[in-house]
Amino acid sequence: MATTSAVKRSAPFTPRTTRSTAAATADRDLSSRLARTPSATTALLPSTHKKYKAPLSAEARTRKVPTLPSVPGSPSKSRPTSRAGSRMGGGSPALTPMFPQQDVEDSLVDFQSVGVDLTGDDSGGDIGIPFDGVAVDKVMVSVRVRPPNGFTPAAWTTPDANTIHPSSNNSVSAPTPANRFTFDTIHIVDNTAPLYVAAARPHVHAFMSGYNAVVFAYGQTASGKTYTLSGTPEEPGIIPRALRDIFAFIRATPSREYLLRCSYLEIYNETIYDLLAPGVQGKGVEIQGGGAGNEVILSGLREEVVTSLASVREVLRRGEGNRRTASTDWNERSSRSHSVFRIVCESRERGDPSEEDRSSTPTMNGRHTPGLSGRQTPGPRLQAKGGRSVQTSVLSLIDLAGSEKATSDKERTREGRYINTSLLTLGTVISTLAENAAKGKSDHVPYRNSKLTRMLQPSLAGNARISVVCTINPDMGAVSESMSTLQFARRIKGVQLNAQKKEIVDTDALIERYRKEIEDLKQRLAEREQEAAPNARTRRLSAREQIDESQAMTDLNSRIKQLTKLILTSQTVGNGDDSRPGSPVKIDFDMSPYQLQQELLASRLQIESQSNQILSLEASLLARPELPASTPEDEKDKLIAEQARQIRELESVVKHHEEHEAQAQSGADAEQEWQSKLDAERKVVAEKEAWAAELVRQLEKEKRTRVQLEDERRALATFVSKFDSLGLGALSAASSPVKVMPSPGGAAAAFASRKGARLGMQNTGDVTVSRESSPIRMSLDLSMTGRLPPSLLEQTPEEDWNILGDVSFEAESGLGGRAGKGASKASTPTRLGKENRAVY
Ligand SMILES: Nc1ncnc2c1ncn2[C@@H]1O[C@H](COP(=O)(O)OP(=O)(O)OP(=O)(O)O)[C@@H](O)[C@H]1O
Repeated sequence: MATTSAVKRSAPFTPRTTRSTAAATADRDLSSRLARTPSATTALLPSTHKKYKAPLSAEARTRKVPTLPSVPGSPSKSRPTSRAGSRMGGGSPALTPMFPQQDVEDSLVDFQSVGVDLTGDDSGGDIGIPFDGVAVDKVMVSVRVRPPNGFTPAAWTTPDANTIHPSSNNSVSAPTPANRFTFDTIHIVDNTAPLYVAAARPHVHAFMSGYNAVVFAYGQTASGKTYTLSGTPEEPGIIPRALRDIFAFIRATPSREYLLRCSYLEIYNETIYDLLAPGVQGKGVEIQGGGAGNEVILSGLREEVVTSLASVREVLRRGEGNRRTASTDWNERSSRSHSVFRIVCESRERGDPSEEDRSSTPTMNGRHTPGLSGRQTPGPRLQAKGGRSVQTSVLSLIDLAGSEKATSDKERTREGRYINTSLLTLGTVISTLAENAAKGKSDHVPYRNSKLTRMLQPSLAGNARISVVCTINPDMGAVSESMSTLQFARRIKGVQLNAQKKEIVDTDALIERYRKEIEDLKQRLAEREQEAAPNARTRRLSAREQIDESQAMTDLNSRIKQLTKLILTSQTVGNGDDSRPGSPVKIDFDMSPYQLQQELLASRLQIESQSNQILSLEASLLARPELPASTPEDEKDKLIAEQARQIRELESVVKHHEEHEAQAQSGADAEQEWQSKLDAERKVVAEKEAWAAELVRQLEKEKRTRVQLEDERRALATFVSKFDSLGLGALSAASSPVKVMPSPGGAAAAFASRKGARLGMQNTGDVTVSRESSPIRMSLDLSMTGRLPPSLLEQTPEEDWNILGDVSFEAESGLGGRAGKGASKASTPTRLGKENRAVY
């Protein structure tokens, strides 16, 4: 199936006509068969089933189970004929007899149930296709004839459900006895359900029961291999149907537990590519082993554990998206590689519930977690020493690339050569095997001549149940290719098989390792819970320790849950389809409150994520464009291609936007950082400005003081000169304790002398003005030698500084309220840092 965008070619591809038209206009024989209803086919192929019992082993090594005879059988009377009765889910009563639970061995491979559609698929009513001719030691070969293209008469006739031969109007090949082919089943209806039931379901069930199984589609290009294997959403192919059956099988087998893992690869131009890890650089996938009797190992191939139908579908979808397809002259979406979808199933019997409970889930109150009661105890044969035996089997679902002639495209021709060479090798291997089987020879089989045959070596050598669906293009122009397909089908029918069930005590099996780890973790959790119990501790834990303890228990619990989820049982697998609601979960009331809390939390998270999923699905559903069902195929393809282009564009826009956003984010971070630096700088500047303003303010204050002092000085000078001119100096001196001789102009002289002395005292320290030279006693107390902190005045330039501004006057007599006021300024620090005090 093509899932990547195909390179469109204008010619010579012709879009397929709708199937109903084709059926109506086809060759008479085919038309009558095509028109036949599925139930008519059922009637044509009487159903006869017998129960097949697969033995199990308790041996601690691989045990060879003798080759079984053909799957025999007569139809079971208990088998439901109505599809509704066989549906899974909703507690179908039909399930119990299908997988009887009383005996573990009986429940494994029960071909009584094989014909029952567990998938609930209502597309095919002929689920009763028998297995009369299906031998487990032979390859099962089915032929599917694709509906004819257009109005061309069909080249083939199918006179009964097992025979096909050229039709009478086949001008290329005459309907001779040599050209009459008989196979297990022949399918001409579009519906894949009957083909699946007949050709694949027995192999899926055998796989689930421990046998390797291979189902592959072989045929010319555009004959319908991908349609048969993968199908379409409306008509699912063998792979999706097989997946549903696998989960249905697990659900119907309560005595065992399973672990499923899958991988998806393609062989393109003789190189193996991992479709689940397409971008992984380096060595790629290599085939190792493959010697006589050895299994092949695909090293470097990614395997993903799947736990639900939804998860395995997702893996499938991802892988299909990475397949190489291209438009060829014959098929618009031709598979250019062989693709192999592999599922590995590990299974083992579930242990004795009571023992399992005791060892795994003790609770704080000493009781044990119930929930496993009622399970079967395995027979002693299965209890091998050192552990329980594990069955491992592989199911390979292979969509081969189609054989083709050289095409008009060089690259396609090159691919075609590789495809044809590997198919040729497959044919040679099959011929040699068939011949060896027929003649009892052991001729060399050239498995190693191609990657495909090398990979399939163990299966082709006999250790697998094989089913081949050969697809035929009914057109007259494809007769020779169809003939060679039918000859291949005839040859492969001759290959002898001898599939062995592999059941060993395998401690390396993933299921065993997980189970062991779960048990260890449960043990550790139980120990921690016991330690956490009240009275169990000798000391109280700190709050930090309690948090750590609780975190450790949460981690243990979630790891246990994670691992437990990987192991599938009939109870945990639900209905196999995540899209449908599961059955209500049983609450285990013996769980500790802590465990219940964890359960609750986990459930809430799950609900939340599912709600998100629903929302996004609804959004994408709404975004989907309306497309009428009648729209022709090529229109749909165009629309799909257009949509894919739009998606790619949007993705690149989103990517660009994300990158841009990341850049913008880092820019914003830098801007924020710089902004904070700028703010800090602004703060410093503001502080400095405030400081400068304060300085200015103080300076102004000092200036005002200076002006005031200047005024006072002048007033004083005037007063002194007046005083002297009035000759009052003597009077004053008389009352003074110091006798000063009055003399005209004495006060002015004294003042001038004081001024001189003041200037001179700068370096002398203490200066006392001579009492004789002035009527004013002036004392400059310069005893304070320590410097006071510099004032603004000190910082004022020398020329601005008025020498008189620093003199304090203290009126000795009543002269002066004014003088007294001046005295109040005495505390103003001087430029010299000395406190000058004048007393008069
Ligand atoms: N049984 C069928 N009923 C209806 N349509 C079919 C059927 N088989 C094939 N077709 C259609 O025929 C076309 C070619 O089919 P398909 O791609 O499956 O061929 P193929 O064998 O896988 O080719 P290739 O080898 O080139 O990949 C598809 O469009 C497919 O839908």
